[in-house]
Amino acid sequence: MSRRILLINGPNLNLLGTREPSIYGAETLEDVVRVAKANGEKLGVVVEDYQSNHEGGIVDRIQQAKKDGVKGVIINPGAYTHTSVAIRDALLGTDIPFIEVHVSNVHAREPFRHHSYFSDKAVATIVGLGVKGYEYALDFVATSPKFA
Ligand SMILES: O=C1C[C@@](O)(C(=O)O)C[C@@H](O)[C@@H]1O
Repeated sequence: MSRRILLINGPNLNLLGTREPSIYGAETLEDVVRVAKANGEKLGVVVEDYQSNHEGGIVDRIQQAKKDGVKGVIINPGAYTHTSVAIRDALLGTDIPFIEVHVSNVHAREPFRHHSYFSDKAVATIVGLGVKGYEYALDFVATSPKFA
């Protein structure tokens, strides 16, 4: 059976493409998801996607992923990166390994973006590579035994 992978994007990432393009680029979230699903097919995995502007929705979706047998999560928690114990606890509580992705280089930005509630528990973090970061993450999650 194909490995199931869940791509999660947090608040305001639905605005990719129009939101501060000098920081986040011109690609839309629809572009990101389309590429992820197409690459998933090539890699022989099933990519599911979820975007929400609501913390509880993301917690619920992670809990559902556990029930569904999802093997890995690629998550850009958006601003919840810097605030959310609840989403961190959902990932730890379900024990689904995950990669944290940020489109921008958060470490080169405001100090409040330097701390993440996820990085110390992530298998890896990818920052500052634009939306390509999602592709690199998928490539790894689809092929690494850490996510089998
Ligand atoms: O919403 C976002 C996007 C972001 O996660 C990124 O992808 O670079 C960085 C966060 O600090 C910010 O709140």
